[in-house]
Amino acid sequence: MSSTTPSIPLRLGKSLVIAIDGPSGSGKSSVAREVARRLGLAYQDTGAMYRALTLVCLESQLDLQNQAAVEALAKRFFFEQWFDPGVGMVSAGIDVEHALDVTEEIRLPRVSEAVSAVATNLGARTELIRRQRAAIESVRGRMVVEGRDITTVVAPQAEVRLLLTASEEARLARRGAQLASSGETQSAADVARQVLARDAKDSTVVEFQRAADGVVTIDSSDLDFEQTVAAVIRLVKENVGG
Ligand SMILES: Nc1ncnc2c1ncn2[C@@H]1O[C@H](COP(=O)(O)OP(=O)(O)O)[C@@H](O)[C@H]1O
Ligand SMILES: Nc1ccn([C@H]2C[C@H](O)[C@@H](COP(=O)(O)OP(=O)(O)O)O2)c(=O)n1
Repeated sequence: MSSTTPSIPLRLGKSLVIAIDGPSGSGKSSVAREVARRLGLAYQDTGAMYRALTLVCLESQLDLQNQAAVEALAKRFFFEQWFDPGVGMVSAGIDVEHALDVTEEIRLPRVSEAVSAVATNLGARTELIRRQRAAIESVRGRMVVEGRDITTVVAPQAEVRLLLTASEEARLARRGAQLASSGETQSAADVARQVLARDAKDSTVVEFQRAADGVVTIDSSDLDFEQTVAAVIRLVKENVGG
């Protein structure tokens, strides 16, 4: 079987939302993308939306502590994400005329440093959650969606709900290796400080360290990437058959 062939027969047309939450570096984005690719589903990275809004705020020199201004920008900024898991492109701007490809820029440390200020803005969250739900509807619920509040807030009715965790040590090692391979020169201490501070701040508005009722936990600390993808696909099969 080629790696692009869906590994389970999916009932075409039937909703299959796979909701994945977890802390930074647990493997959400990469695992969710690969699961979507193998199952022939769309993929939504909700963190990219928080990151893109943060980038647009920074580019507009908007004070991130100005809650009302950030919320207002959340309502009108342009954001587009390619749901094909093989593409992973994100475009954003203050409006459609100023939209640019921001796929790489939203991963820069200056955005990672600032994003929690946007993620803890409850007015902005309400608007981004609305857009995320609309995105799920736009593909008739055939999507893998990952973030921090997908299993609990964005799509609590998802057919498959999972919390992907990993030890702090594993998460920091993965994030460090990922940044190094993309040419970033942040020290291990800086990476650790940034990731842990961000998770602590984000935890004040969303619970993503403990699984809610009905949410299955997969701990990937001792699993490699392939084993983690296989564990998620097994869970999907158990939940929806195939
Ligand atoms: N189970 C795993 N074992 C080893 N490395 C992994 C695993 N899952 C993900 N990774 C790698 O760890 C890094 C961080 O993963 P990512 O998907 O960006 O995490 P998150 O979206 O939760 O922050 C990536 O380079 C990814 O390829
Ligand atoms: N559904 C979501 C998704 C992300 N966030 C916040 C939490 C993070 O600090 C930022 C960026 O998320 P992202 O998933 O890109 O972060 P990591 O790749 O896990 O480091 O957005 C959120 O509050 N709710």
